[in-house]
Amino acid sequence: MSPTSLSVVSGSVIARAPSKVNLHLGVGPRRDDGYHDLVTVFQALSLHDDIRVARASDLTIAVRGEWANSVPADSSNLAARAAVALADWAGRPAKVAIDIAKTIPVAGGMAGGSADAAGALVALAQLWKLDISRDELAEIAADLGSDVPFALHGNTALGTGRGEQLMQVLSRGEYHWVLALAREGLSTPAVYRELDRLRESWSGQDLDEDELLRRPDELMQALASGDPHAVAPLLYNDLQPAALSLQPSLRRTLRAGVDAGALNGIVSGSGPTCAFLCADEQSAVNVAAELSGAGVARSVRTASGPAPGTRVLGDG
Ligand SMILES: C[C@@](CO)(OP(=O)(O)O)[C@H](O)COP(=O)(O)OP(=O)(O)OC[C@H]1O[C@@H](n2ccc(N)nc2=O)[C@H](O)[C@@H]1O
Ligand SMILES: Nc1ncnc2c1ncn2[C@@H]1O[C@H](COP(=O)(O)OP(=O)(O)O)[C@@H](O)[C@H]1O
Repeated sequence: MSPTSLSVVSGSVIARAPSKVNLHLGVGPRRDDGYHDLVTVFQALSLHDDIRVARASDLTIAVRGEWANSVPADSSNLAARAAVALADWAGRPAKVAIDIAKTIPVAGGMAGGSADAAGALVALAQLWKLDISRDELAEIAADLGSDVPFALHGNTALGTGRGEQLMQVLSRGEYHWVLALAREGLSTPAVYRELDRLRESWSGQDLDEDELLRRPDELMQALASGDPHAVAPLLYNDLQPAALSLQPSLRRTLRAGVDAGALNGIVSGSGPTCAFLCADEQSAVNVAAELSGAGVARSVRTASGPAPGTRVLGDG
């Protein structure tokens, strides 16, 4: 990664990191280490966080924006953990002030914490002028969380393993989304636990792992065609029943989005954000307006994808 002179002038660097939606999320049985193998197709969305880093005498963290009060402003913040991990890699102290402008919903299934970690990694690599490759950054990212490598990568990718092993997916055109943000978040581990519980109660028999972890070829072909009408019926999420079980009101939200004219709606990752794929930008604006009036969400946003991976915006 080559440093630019921008960061040198002011001593601070800003990185922009995208949110994500899982267009397909197949979840295997629980592994012995507590994780689940996944086959997922991520799409990065234009809804983003901006992460600014500047040299300081200590590691400090500040969070601004609508979601600031729901995020820990201490060493447990994923951006702070990313700073410590990168400083360890570089053999230097993590003396840096991190300032997060947060618009990605917290505990919303849109990988906001992962975005902040990716933002801190990219911004600090630039601030400290580190000679670190994207692959090395991705390795540090994977240790911070399963979704962090995708936040670095962006665009559209097939994720396997815990979700950290990525392969670029060919995607044509722009997809227009409406996001219904819920009033209460959902904890990712709790949603995976609920899926395990539901699966035991459903069948009592062994899960067909090959079927659960089948690559979604039809979806990938639809993405290459660039037609949202082809993509919409193929949206799939194994975690959706678990999220609905923990937050039953999401059923109403999903129905309301489709009734408002979306092509299809899905719980984003572990939820509770509901993501609605629309035919075009105008349709997304119309669906968002109608959904806002339906009173089924804390707030409603439009977003487009695929968005680029985490990147430096310039000096601050
Ligand atoms: C569900 C997904 C779908 O993309 O995203 P979100 O909806 O939370 O954003 C991801 O799997 C979340 O990834 P991330 O939030 O990075 O999870 P991690 O920090 O690695 O793990 C948190 C916890 O989630 C569970 N976990 C996570 C990933 C995975 N493949 N299997 C799991 O069982 C484990 O209980 C783990 O302790
Ligand atoms: N920078 C951060 N932004 C958001 N949440 C964070 C951050 N650092 C730590 N967290 C913690 O991680 C949890 C999951 O956050 P988040 O990534 O927003 O959700 P999800 O895993 O559903 O995508 C939050 O409840 C919060 O306590």
